[in-house]
Amino acid sequence: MALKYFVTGVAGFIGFHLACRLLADGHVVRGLDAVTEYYDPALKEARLAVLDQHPNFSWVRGRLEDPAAMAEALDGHDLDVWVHLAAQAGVRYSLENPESYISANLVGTQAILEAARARSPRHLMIASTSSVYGGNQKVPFSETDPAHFPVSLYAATKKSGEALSHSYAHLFDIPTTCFRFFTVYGPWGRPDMALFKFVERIERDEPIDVYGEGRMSRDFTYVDDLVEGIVDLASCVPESGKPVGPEGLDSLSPVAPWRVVNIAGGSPTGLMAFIEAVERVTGKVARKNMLPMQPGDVAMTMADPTLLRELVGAVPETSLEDGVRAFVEWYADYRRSR
Ligand SMILES: O=C(O)[C@H]1O[C@H](OP(=O)(O)OP(=O)(O)OC[C@H]2O[C@@H](n3ccc(=O)[nH]c3=O)[C@H](O)[C@@H]2O)[C@H](O)[C@@H](O)[C@H]1O
Repeated sequence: MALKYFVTGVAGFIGFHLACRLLADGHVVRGLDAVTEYYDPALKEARLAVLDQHPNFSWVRGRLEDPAAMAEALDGHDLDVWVHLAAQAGVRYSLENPESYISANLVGTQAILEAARARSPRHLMIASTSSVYGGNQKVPFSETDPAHFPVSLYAATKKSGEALSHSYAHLFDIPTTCFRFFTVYGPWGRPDMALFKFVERIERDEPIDVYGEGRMSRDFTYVDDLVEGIVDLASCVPESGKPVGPEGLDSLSPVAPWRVVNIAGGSPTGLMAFIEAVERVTGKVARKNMLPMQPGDVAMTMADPTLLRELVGAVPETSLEDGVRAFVEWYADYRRSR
């Protein structure tokens, strides 16, 4: 059945891919995006130019915190499923510009929650992050593990967003899923993230910065797998008191139609192995600037994907090699078109 989706951050990396997929599936997509200058807005405009070709796509340029923009995006559209992806992203940048995390991720998320309170969507879906597991020692990271120790302001604001949404889900009966993403990568990716930075520098024969002396690992998730997870979860609307699977597995709230779900495959890759994959695909050996761990970074992420599998029957599985190749091919095309 064709649905009407509201996607915040629709000009962003993940919002763009999600919107493409939803439009291809025959849904209507209404977007909101402030097209901020955190990274080159030309990349966001290029994504929007692709989306704008689709008759079922429309969007509003504006901030979450601007009530007029929110009203313009929502009033009269009767949108079924809301996917809130707009955020100030980036772990390390949260030390440089903490205020933008407070305004986008806290004030902005609260604005979405108020809008949902007034308009009662069927399902509110909110992006969160593996960063919320912070200093946890236990791996893999399960949704039911305590996540009390964020090590960056980025993580702290994302964890707070989860908590804010729980209170609204409880008070106003808004079915809500928070999903935790794990270092998502792929074509049209973010220029502040490792893959984009590495490929850009390798192609220019510049050295790459390798943080943590290369001794870190990530549960890298290919963007199409992530989008598949979001699309599948859209129809898993949480209901109070109806957990899935064996007792203790589900993060479903005891007092609200609310749950949190990891979207990742549970197969971490070491940073040096990731760089080797980039070298194989580009056919070039990177010169490496070995640097200490950056403040705010976590040493490793690894998802427990059991709940995702229970809910939707599948978990991300695109190989790193295939995913990196798709990025490198896209990057070459994109550069040529500039
Ligand atoms: O899932 C998350 O919780 C987060 O994922 C992402 O954060 P990270 O895991 O830090 O991704 P990413 O930059 O690709 O760095 C990957 C690895 O390369 C290392 N890294 C990075 C850059 C660099 O120049 N050198 C380097 O060694 C780096 O130290 C790290 O070990 C999102 O940005 C964030 O929004 C959030 O959603």
